[in-house]
Amino acid sequence: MIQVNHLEKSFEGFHALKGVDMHVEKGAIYGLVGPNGAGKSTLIRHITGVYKPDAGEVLIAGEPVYENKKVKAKFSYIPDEIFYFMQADTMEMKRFYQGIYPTFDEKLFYRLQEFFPNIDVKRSIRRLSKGMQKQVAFWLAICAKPELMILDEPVDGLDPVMRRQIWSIIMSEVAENQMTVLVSSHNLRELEDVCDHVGIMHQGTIMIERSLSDLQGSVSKIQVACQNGVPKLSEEFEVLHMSNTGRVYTLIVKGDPEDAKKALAAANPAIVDVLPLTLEEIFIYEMGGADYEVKDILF
Ligand SMILES: Nc1ncnc2c1ncn2[C@@H]1O[C@H](COP(=O)(O)OP(=O)(O)OP(=O)(O)O)[C@@H](O)[C@H]1O
Repeated sequence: MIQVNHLEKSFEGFHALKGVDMHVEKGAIYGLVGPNGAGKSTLIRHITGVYKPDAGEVLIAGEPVYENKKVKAKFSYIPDEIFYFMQADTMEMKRFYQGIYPTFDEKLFYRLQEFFPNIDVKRSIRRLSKGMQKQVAFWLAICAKPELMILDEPVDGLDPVMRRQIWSIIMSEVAENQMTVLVSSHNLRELEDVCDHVGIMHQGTIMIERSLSDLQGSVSKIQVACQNGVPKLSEEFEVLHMSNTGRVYTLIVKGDPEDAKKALAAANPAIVDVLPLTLEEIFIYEMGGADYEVKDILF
């Protein structure tokens, strides 16, 4: 659905995107993560056709997006800071959306109204709270029935119940209509629950792009208890981090978790356990490997 090839962008001599390659399949929920300043918003502004690439290309459904109205009608974009017309209320914004999106589903709009009981559709949107404004943005974006939904820090400002509700509406659109979702967020716990693919961005490139299950299968946390310190692992396993509490050692190991467990078990430890790593932990250790300043914040 989205194909980004060798995308480059500089701002007044500062090289913000340094040859980004990215691939998002139709029907995927793709989480874009990365430290502050990595280039996520700049990349999203290219994918939404706001910025013109200096070099490289951004294709949506096989077509370049920049200055392409036909392609822009295929996606809804919810930015970090939402823009509404002065004084417009939700009903007026609905009519505006209907003008832009031929696919807008008015029946769905009224059906979903029960999920947004606090929104007075006749009240100027600017006079709604920030979280309510975001609810309206999601409500309208979903009813546009886009092929692709692009979300930049989407659930900031939404209460926990509303966050779950909105994700469940989005996920049912993905399941029923193969909608594709690109979501940039720092909330890795939330992304872990909803994403099936992840791109980790660092210093203007996509450093890792994989399915979440692959990512979780390639780094693991292993606890091992031994009389005489921790057994040495062969070079095929990269130990990203090691700490201990008494005789119990915790290792973060890159490489097949079961193979690493077998290798450690050969030293006859009292305990050897493989524990799953969260997306947050994977992110922190991968960034540490990329010379990002990562302090010992997990142990
Ligand atoms: N319009 C601009 N002019 C000059 N520099 C810019 C501009 N937009 C972005 N940059 C620079 O490009 C780099 C990437 O910024 P970007 O906003 O894309 O990062 P980000 O990954 O979205 O960060 P965050 O997580 O903090 O939102 C930063 O160093 C930023 O200062």
